[in-house]
Amino acid sequence: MGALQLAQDRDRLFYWGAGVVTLLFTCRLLLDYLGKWKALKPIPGVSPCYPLLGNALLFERKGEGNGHFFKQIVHNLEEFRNLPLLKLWIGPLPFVILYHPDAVEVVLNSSKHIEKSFPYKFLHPWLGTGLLTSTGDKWRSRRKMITPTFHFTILADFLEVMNEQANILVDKLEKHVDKEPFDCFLDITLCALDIICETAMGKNVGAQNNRDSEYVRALYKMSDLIHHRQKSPWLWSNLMYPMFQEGREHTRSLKILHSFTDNVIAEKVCEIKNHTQQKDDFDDNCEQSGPKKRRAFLDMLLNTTDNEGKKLSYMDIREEVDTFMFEGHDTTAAAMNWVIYLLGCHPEAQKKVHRELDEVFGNSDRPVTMDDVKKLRYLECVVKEALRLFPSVPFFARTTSEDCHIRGFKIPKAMEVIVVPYVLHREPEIFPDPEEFRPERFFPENSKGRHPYAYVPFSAGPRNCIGAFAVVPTTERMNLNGDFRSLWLITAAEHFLLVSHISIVITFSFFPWASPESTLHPLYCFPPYWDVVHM
Ligand code: HEM
Repeated sequence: MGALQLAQDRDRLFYWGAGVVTLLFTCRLLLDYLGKWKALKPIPGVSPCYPLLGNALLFERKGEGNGHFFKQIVHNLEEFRNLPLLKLWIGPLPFVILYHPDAVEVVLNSSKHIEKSFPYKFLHPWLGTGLLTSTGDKWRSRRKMITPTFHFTILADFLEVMNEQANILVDKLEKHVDKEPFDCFLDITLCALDIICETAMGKNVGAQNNRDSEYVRALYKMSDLIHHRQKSPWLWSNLMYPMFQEGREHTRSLKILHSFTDNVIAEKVCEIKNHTQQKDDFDDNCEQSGPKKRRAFLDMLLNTTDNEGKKLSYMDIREEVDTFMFEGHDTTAAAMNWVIYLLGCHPEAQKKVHRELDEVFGNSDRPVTMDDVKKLRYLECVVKEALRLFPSVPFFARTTSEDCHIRGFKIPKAMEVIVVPYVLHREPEIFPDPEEFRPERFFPENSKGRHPYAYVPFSAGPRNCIGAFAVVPTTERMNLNGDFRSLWLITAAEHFLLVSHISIVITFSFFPWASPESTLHPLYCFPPYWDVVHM
């Protein structure tokens, strides 16, 4: 009897305890929510906005699909443009939206606000806390270690891969000459994938010839799942996610991706060991000769050390390889697709590109060199203008690490801030007739004196795209490193296409999706962005 009483008392105490903790926790969340509501009250917001639900209803209006908020921003650009910044509540979570150069500068230029925002945490299961998602000292040390691997001369070594893969793409495209219009999106994307696989991992996955490989499918599936999760608050809970079909697909794709990277790293380690052994034996006997071996980003990661001479651990390497596969692939694929789309829509710009290519290459179909790329100034402006109109990363986000002031409004610490280049790049005072495709905007004489944060396709400041970082000191071509791969590829692809006198096919009729009224091919890896651009 006494023991039973004791057990009942213990249970009662436990339930009381749990109740009190839950109550305290809820009160804390509520107070936190009310505090933010009050602190952000002066910032202009969007209607309708309800307590706790926030603007969530804007996202899921029947028949209008996801990404609705961004569509609203684009549709009502002028209405929002007059506002210095904008506040949006997704459920109980507030986001501050920035799209004016002065506002964007406060966040991007800061060495304090380097922490990535909450939605990036959905990348963690796949990318861990690699360069894109890490913060604080870990990010600083990694960035320092990895930056030299993006040195201009190292990038030049990758040119061979780009030429090879561009040749495969051109061979594929040539089969369509004088035939029915077709959607070239996937062909171009697979080419970008082959380039990044070989340059990042040193592995030829042959995606261009085998688009159905397990790895390629898992890669697209994963990007798709992450983008969808980021904009679906009901999928945010780690506990609930595996209960949804999507959550289970996520686990499956993750397994495929990680085991692929694991195998590649293991093979590479083995290869390096064998090579070192062979080299030792070889050096003992005679002088070294033979063709230069291509080095991949992974080779460099395996050798790089931090300030204290420490090497990266196995997990460190895996998260970086996965990060580069993710960041370096759909960004360049998007850029290339938009460049070709825009050239298709603007025959006069296409003619100029054609002329420039002829000047550099004449009738030769030799591989593209670094010197060639430097000479293609007009094409460079085309790429920049395409990235202005359709930035590959249409928005990115940070969490503020301390209170700051943006255009006269106080933004408290720990606030989620979203920068929207898609809207920023359409500021009419900086880019007159912003919807017009005008590569001339980027001629040196026309870009002089432009606000440095008015054009940020590669982000800006200390946390910009690591690709962009490498080229800035070596040329005056601001922000042009990240698109080098696409630029090379476009150069090669365009060159072969145009020199073979089939330029006419890269026109309006060549691409079924070149017409603004047509429906774009559904894309695996694109962010809600498509909803935005395709109104
Ligand atoms: C047209 C091509 C590209 C564009 C437009 C682009 C754009 C961007 C942007 C906007 C960011 C900032 C993202 C954020 O703050 O969330 C970024 C970061 C990054 N990009 Fe790129 N990128 C491109 C190509 C590449 C390539 C080819 C690679 C690697 C092979 C790469 C690797 C990275 C990495 C690692 C980061 C994170 C840097 C950090 O946080 O320190 N990007 N990129």
